[in-house]
Amino acid sequence: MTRPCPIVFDLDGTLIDSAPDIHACVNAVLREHGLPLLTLDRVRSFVGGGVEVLWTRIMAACAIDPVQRPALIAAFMTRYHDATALTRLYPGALEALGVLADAGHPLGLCTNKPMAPTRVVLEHFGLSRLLPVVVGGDSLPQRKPDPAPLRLALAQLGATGDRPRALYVGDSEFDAHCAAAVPLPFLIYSQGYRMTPIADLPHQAVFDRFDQLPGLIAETVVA
Ligand SMILES: O=C(O)COP(=O)(O)O
Ligand SMILES: [Mg+2]
Repeated sequence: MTRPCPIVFDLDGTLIDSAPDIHACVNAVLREHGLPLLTLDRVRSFVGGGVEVLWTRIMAACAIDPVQRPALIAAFMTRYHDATALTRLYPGALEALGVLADAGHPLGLCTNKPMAPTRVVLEHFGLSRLLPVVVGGDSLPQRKPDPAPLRLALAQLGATGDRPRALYVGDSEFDAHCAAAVPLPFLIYSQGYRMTPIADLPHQAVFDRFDQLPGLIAETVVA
């Protein structure tokens, strides 16, 4: 029996494939403003740092006048707030969280997605009851890769100190560097939105499917 260990998850590109909804919201706003549209692959490559980073990357890619930024972000947030129609849970993610919760691991979420759309999507996919601690992209002034939001989630799960005994599970550069800054062992989901080769990111272990995660966590916690 593995000793209970707090486990914090990332959301976009880790538990859910939300890029199609983010892409649809982005293109609806670009279309409304008479701007060129972006492909799904391009928008997916811009996800991970939260809404401000997303729009910084879009504005640079489309050479949009900076004066338009506040209006574009406001229009985006109106749509993004409850965008779940095109989003899917990654296969086995819900089941893996259930197995880990049943094994007694305290579970939490640390995402750069703002709290309002985070709450809506967690509720929509039945994840809220499995994730009692949630820190969003607007919970603090800092966002990942700054370690502050992950430290807040850990504190709410009772994992404190210079080297908290806990794990972080995510998909991106933002997550890997955030975990390293805490510092915390990082488990990387290979099917998410990462742009960098896994070998170039600090990590403890890699998994490709969620049915591998409980076993991997048991090994990592014992090790
Ligand atoms: O919304 C984003 O840009 C990133 O969200 P994540 O931190 O859950 O990957
Ligand atoms: Mg992510």
